[in-house]
Amino acid sequence: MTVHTQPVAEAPDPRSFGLPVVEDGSIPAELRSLVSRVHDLIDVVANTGADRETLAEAAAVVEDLTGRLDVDRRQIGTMVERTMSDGTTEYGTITNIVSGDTSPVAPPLFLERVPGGLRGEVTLNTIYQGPPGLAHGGWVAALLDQAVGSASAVETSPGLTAKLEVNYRRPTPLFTPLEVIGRVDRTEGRKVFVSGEIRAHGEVTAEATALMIRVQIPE
Ligand SMILES: CCCCCCCCCC(=O)SCCNC(=O)CCNC(=O)[C@H](O)C(C)(C)COP(=O)(O)OP(=O)(O)OC[C@H]1O[C@@H](n2cnc3c(N)ncnc32)[C@H](O)[C@@H]1OP(=O)(O)O
Repeated sequence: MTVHTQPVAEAPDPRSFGLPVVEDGSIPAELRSLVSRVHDLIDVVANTGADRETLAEAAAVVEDLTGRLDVDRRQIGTMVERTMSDGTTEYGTITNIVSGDTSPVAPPLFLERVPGGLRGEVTLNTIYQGPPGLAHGGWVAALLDQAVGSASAVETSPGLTAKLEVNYRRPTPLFTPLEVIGRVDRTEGRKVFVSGEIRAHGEVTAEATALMIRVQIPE
């Protein structure tokens, strides 16, 4: 059961922390397409059996592209503003490794508000492999950290993870749709007690409890 001991706060605007903010709708479709293609490229490169000539050619092409794209870099800490399907405004770092719009490494996990918390679906490829065919435990923790952190940010106000405990119940498989859930259980001043879980085929593979400490909003 979700218990709110404090009223839900209006999300603070990251601009008040001096951070640049980009609206998600203003991210060019071409950049989203590039991010998605590089995501697939990472998985392919990690598994390729191409011949040496093809590998050398690909390395040169990628080196050239890296040089062409390394212009006008975003400021570290750039945030993206998105509106969830229920109208809630959410902020996250644009390169967040779990859910960042412009991170080719992100699975990506996009969370939506559901009764009792946040929910998202994600399918992991070999980028996230730990044991054979299974998700790396650190990535399982990262998904859960994101889900409970976002739940805390949306249901109360943004904070940092002070403590995260993960219980790995079953192996979390690759190439399988995963349901990721985060919720706020209770708040005590700046302390937000949260929990979440990951399910594959409806069965819990990992669950977490965490303590988030809400950041102080500048006057
Ligand atoms: C924008 C939306 C983004 C949402 C998604 C984000 C998901 C990803 C989240 C992360 O990955 S965050 C990155 C990983 N976490 C960190 O790097 C945090 C590192 N730690 C810190 O910066 C500080 O320790 C922390 C901000 C968590 C707390 O420092 P403070 O100086 O603000 O807290 P303070 O010492 O005043 O303590 C406040 C209360 O919290 C309690 N507390 C603090 N740290 C604790 C801890 N580790 N364990 C238990 N209790 C703790 C502390 O006892 C106290 O309780 P009381 O009010 O009852 O006295």
